[in-house]
Amino acid sequence: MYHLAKGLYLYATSKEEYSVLLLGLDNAGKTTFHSQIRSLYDPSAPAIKTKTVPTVGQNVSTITLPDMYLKIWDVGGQHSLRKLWQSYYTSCHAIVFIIDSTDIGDGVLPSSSNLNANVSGSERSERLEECRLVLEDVLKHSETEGVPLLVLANKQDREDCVEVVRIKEGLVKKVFEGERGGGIRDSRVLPVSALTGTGVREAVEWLQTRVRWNREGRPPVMR
Ligand SMILES: Nc1nc2c(ncn2[C@@H]2O[C@H](COP(=O)(O)OP(=O)(O)OP(=O)(O)O)[C@@H](O)[C@H]2O)c(=O)[nH]1
Ligand SMILES: [Mg+2]
Repeated sequence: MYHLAKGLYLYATSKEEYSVLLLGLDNAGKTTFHSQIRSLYDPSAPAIKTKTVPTVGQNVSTITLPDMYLKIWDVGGQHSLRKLWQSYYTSCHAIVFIIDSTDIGDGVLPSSSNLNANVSGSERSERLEECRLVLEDVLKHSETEGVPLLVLANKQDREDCVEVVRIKEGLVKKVFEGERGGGIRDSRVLPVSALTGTGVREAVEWLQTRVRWNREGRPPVMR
């Protein structure tokens, strides 16, 4: 009887917790996005900083939503740190891939048949190419298969940004065309400014619905 009562109590008081992994090249805005989420959903969180330092290791925080906890994992995007990302893949429920929309040239990759052609960096942005390779690498890991993917075209507050439609058509769609089983992955591309907060709530809301939809594939942790 005690165990039944305890079980019922735990069931009634516990909430689902989902982990969200923030990925993207160095300087993309992951830590700023993370801080912005905290300041929007946690009244006691410190104000968002305009100056950040490159992340070495990880920043983790849990935000409390009415129906779930979202645990946000912000990891370093510098080249030498990217090999650490894979250790987070099995336990994450969603991936947010953040792109600096001001650091990808014109944002348009050549057509898929020419993706691997030997085109020099001056003809297409090296950072755009780096972004493609890194995103492809994330998607090709079997541990990320089926995990909802949100791509954020960040820094949309800046005048020199590439607009989201261009990033969607010119980069993300082309990466997906080449991805194994890309068609069955739940994904979305959204414009945001992590700095000003524009689009950040919409991003969190998308994540909330998608981790729920995928709860059979990746069950939450009960807390
Ligand atoms: N204008 C503008 N600047 C931004 C935005 N998001 C981030 N930044 C700036 O971009 C720089 C890098 O931001 P971070 O959040 O540290 O980038 P990161 O992806 O965490 O970088 P790593 O930790 O090195 O992987 C900082 O100077 C931020 O203020 C944005 O939406 N708009
Ligand atoms: Mg960082």
